[in-house]
Amino acid sequence: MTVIEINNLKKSYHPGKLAVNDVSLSIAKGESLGLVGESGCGKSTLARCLLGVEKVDGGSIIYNERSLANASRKALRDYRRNVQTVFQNPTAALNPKLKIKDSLLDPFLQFQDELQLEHFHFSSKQAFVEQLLETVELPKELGDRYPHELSGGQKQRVTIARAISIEPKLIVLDEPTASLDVLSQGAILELLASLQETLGMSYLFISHDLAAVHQLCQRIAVMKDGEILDVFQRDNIYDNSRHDYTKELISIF
Ligand SMILES: Nc1ncnc2c1ncn2[C@@H]1O[C@H](COP(=O)(O)OP(=O)(O)OP(=O)(O)O)[C@@H](O)[C@H]1O
Repeated sequence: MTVIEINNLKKSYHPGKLAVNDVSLSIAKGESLGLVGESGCGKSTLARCLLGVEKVDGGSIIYNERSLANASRKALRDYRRNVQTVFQNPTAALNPKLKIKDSLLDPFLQFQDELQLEHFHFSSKQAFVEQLLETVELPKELGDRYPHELSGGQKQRVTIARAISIEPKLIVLDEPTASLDVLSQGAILELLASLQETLGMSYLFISHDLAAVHQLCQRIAVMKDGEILDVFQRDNIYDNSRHDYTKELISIF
């Protein structure tokens, strides 16, 4: 089953130059699709188009068999709930004035009337926060701390916990490990893989780190100058049919 489909998406910031150039991709339920490419190739722009932060200049995003372009307010809200995101910088993603427990509760409180959670259970705010912290392998005491009292890796776990709290269908992970040291990077990738197994979500994992993408994703798309050059199953990465640019990326990974 397809969770999301992008057809011929185009986005331009400057006339005559497309940051995203005719990109078509789809992501299946429970699948991790990696999107890899050098800095400036258009990965984050594509993510921002998906998240509705950028207005697209052409093409369509299909969710629940409907184009977002003519979706009702209700359908757009359903989309916003089901497509969550984790960004590179967890410090910027967390409100410094809110205790961790309050940041964690925010999406739940926003969407509680529409939620039918399968994995998490809400009996009280405290119990819910503790369940989320436990799921991302953080001690429950952290709920009463402020973001500046946590390490970068701990903060990223909190943003992941917040994203999964409302059991979305897709999480857009935009360089989620880039600001972390190597050990924390590995731990976050392992956590993401195990959460995916438990919760059955799909990921769009954006990174310039082919090794990280190869570790987490079943399928990999390679982007350059706004275009998708190559899409392949992880196991086929060394196939001779790979695009020359992919081979170049592989030679340095
Ligand atoms: N808000 C913006 N206004 C104008 N140009 C932009 C804007 N955001 C991105 N661009 C340009 O669009 C192109 C794609 O940028 P984008 O940030 O999507 O690339 P990226 O692959 O995510 O890069 P990185 O890996 O460094 O984050 C670049 O040429 C960039 O300069």
